[in-house]
Amino acid sequence: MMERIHAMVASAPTALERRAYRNAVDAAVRILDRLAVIEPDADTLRKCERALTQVEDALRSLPTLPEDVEAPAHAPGNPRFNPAERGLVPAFAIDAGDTGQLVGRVQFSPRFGGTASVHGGALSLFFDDALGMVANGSVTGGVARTAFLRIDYRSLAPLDVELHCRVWIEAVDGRKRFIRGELCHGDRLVAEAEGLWVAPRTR
Ligand SMILES: CCCCCCCC(=O)SCCNC(=O)CCNC(=O)[C@H](O)C(C)(C)COP(=O)(O)OP(=O)(O)OC[C@H]1O[C@@H](n2cnc3c(N)ncnc32)[C@H](O)[C@@H]1OP(=O)(O)O
Repeated sequence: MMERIHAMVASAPTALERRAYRNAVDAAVRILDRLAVIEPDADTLRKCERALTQVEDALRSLPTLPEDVEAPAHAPGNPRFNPAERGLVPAFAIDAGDTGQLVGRVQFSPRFGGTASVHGGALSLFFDDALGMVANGSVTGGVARTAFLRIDYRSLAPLDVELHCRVWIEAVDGRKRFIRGELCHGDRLVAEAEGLWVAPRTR
């Protein structure tokens, strides 16, 4: 196990490579964001597909990460374990987050939308990531997995608007970490989340 972690850390990307990786992912998600809002004709879309297929072919020729990497989740330098850097969740600006609480801002771009508002599943994805950060943070210590996640959607979440998020530890009971969170648009509550993260047995 330790050998595998060392191997992963040794091959972790440099800051420059990580920035380049992030820029490439950002370019890809900007395409998805444009495709979510435009009304192109079929000919334009076919040209678009051809150009994107060339990029895809170039990426397919590159080596992939080993399948059995068991490095800690969100390991620094490993973009594979950082959902925001992979474009899976929107980038999340953390304003405070070192004492078992997390306060931050997030903006959902058009690809996360249904019609004019954020898709419920995208909100759930976001909460799993944000609550997971606190559940796996320095206060609780160590890795824990989501056992359940409940979302209450209180009002429509607008797209392309900054939303404010707060996440906190509700209780810790042995291996169980109960985490709660809320997302607001200004003073208006958009959604609330509660979840349980369970740390693995030590023996
Ligand atoms: C790698 C880390 C990633 C960082 C954060 C990202 C989190 C993720 O998204 S992980 C992906 C989504 N989650 C998963 O895939 C998890 C799949 N499930 C599992 O692996 C297991 O069911 C797991 C780990 C949650 C619990 O399994 P296990 O350790 O065997 O728990 P178990 O011994 O049965 O139960 C422990 C306690 O939790 C409680 N519990 C477990 N699951 C639940 C649940 N769904 N609801 C309520 N209570 C539960 C049990 O009742 C028990 O309570 P008590 O100790 O009071 O009797």
